[in-house]
Amino acid sequence: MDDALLTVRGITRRFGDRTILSGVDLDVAAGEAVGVVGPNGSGKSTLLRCIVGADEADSGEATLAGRVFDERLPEIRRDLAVVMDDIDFFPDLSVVEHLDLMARAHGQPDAEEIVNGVLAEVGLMEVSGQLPSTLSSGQRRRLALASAFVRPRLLLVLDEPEARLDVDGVQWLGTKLLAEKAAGRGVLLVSHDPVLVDRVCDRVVRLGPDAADG
Ligand SMILES: Nc1ncnc2c1ncn2[C@@H]1O[C@H](COP(=O)(O)OP(=O)(O)OP(=O)(O)O)[C@@H](O)[C@H]1O
Repeated sequence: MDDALLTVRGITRRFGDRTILSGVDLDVAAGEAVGVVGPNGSGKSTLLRCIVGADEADSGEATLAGRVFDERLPEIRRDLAVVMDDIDFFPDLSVVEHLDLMARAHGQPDAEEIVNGVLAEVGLMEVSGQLPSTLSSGQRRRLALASAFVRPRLLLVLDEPEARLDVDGVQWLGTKLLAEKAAGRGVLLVSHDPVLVDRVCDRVVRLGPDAADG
């Protein structure tokens, strides 16, 4: 694909004698969303971790705009926003301070305006002065998502972003991901929510026993 933003070729990952991923290929173009679906334990999170460089594949490669993909590299981090389950927050920074830090550290112009906009959108304005430990689990999920949406990005990689969101939150997330596509960004979405996947994704990669591209 000429305009592929993310290119994944032949990712294989074994744990001991178990092969979790066997030669997975996928592409995400600018303005496109690709879903990754499959049952629990089928390797979806492992695939995302191998792609972003948080785990090391036994073989295969991922590139972002032609550069080998590894979120430890500054030139990759500049273009990549990742939302996974294991996000930690600084215990002594409030919601708004987190978002402000994230936006400024990633060189976002107009950080204050963007942070205020995302805070309102994501429904965290009322708790913007609170510490992460005082948030509900759904609010912490919203903060993790907001952290991705305040920073510059070419590609969003999301692992079950709908987890712990209420119905309105999932609706908002879908609208936001459609807007990402409209802005020319790529989205790689692992999800167990078929309605969200159907609404947002142009293509779906299936992992697990019934694996086949859909
Ligand atoms: N570090 C590890 N060491 C050993 N096995 C692992 C490791 N990480 C993942 N696995 C195994 O790899 C398989 C795939 O796990 P993974 O978390 O990628 O699944 P998943 O498709 O994301 O599942 P879920 O839908 O439950 O989130 C599981 O059987 C898991 O036990």
